[in-house]
Amino acid sequence: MNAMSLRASSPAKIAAQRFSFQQSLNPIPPKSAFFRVMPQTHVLIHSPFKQLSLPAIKSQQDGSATVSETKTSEGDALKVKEWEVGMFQDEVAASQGIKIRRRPPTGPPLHYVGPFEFRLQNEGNTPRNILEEIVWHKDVEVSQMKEKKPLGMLKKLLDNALPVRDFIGALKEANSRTGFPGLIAEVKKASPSRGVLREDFDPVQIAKAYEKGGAACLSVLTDEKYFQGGFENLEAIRRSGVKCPLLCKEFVIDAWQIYYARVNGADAILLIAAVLPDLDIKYMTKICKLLGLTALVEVHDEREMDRVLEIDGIELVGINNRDLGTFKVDIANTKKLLEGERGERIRQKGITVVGESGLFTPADIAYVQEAGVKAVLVGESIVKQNDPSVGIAQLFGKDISS
Ligand SMILES: O=P(O)(O)OC[C@@H](O)[C@@H](O)c1c[nH]c2ccccc12
Repeated sequence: MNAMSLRASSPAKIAAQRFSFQQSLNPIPPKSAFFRVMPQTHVLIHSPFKQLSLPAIKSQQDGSATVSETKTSEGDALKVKEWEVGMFQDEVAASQGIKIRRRPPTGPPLHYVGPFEFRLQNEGNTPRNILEEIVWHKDVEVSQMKEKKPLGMLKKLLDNALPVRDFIGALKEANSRTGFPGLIAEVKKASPSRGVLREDFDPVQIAKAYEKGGAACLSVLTDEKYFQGGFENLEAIRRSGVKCPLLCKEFVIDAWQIYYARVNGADAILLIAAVLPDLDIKYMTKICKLLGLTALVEVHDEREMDRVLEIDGIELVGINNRDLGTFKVDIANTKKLLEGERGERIRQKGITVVGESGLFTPADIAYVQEAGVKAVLVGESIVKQNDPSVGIAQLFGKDISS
């Protein structure tokens, strides 16, 4: 065949990879379902290829792609479409009240213009808040990681991945054993709002102390740039023999990251409703199910909670007391989102709710428990203690280890 391999970062290759990726996943509902659920997103997934003769793009078994030499103008068409689609994605998100834009608003997507820093100097391309900055950076980071480890490669690694453990089961078990909300203890070195929390940071040692102190599950931050975490921490903790199921704490914007979390030892993964439109949440929770992972869907306000309640199959919802845009923390947020009819719906649906962030004292734990949570996610107050297992006992006002 008269075909050539495209340069690693060329737009046609990225689009072709997306195409082969979409094609390779089973849980996508049929076209008609996309139209019913959200017509715009059908376009988002399929339109870049409509004006092209599809056989021109051939995905290879290893996840790479080749494009026929005669189709060079199609490369340009794809470039333009990618840009349009990027814009469109933000419009869909905005209609759902999502303020976070997936990419800088002007010009073609980052893939074609070089490093993030370069774009930041352009007027109009400044992120509006820290969450948006993280997401824009993540977009670049993920596309680079995907080039190094294409989905096809990750899929092969799935065969030898360690078994998934039951995340929600562990939380429920701890809840009935201790009478307190099940603890997800976070292995967190630093955050953009608090800076470095612990200088002598040994993730495996901290994980073991958490387990000893009675944590039901652990959360491991994998973002490097903003939280000084890493996938190597997740992997090391998983391989250390710690039995608590592990949550991969990431800013997921691409389903590839879910596969990557799974092959690095995660049992659960965070999906942030402030970043992901409804269809992304639906699609990603399906991929989680396919891989056996638990999705922890995080919300911060009523609108996000209501969106999530419309999506079937969500079993674990986290209420973040911290606004990821402004860093403001208020534990009354958990109570507010669990009140009245909304709380009733959550109970009827059998959703397990996690109270997240800003929990420091036994009174804080009692407050969110009273509000209806069956689990809590805690980082700062316990990771800062010399012995994090003692930190857990102080947090609950009681030794919960046995
Ligand atoms: O350290 P805290 O205040 O106990 O918070 C832990 C956890 O809730 C927080 O790290 C968190 C909640 N949602 C997130 C999303 C991304 C990064 C971090 C988070």
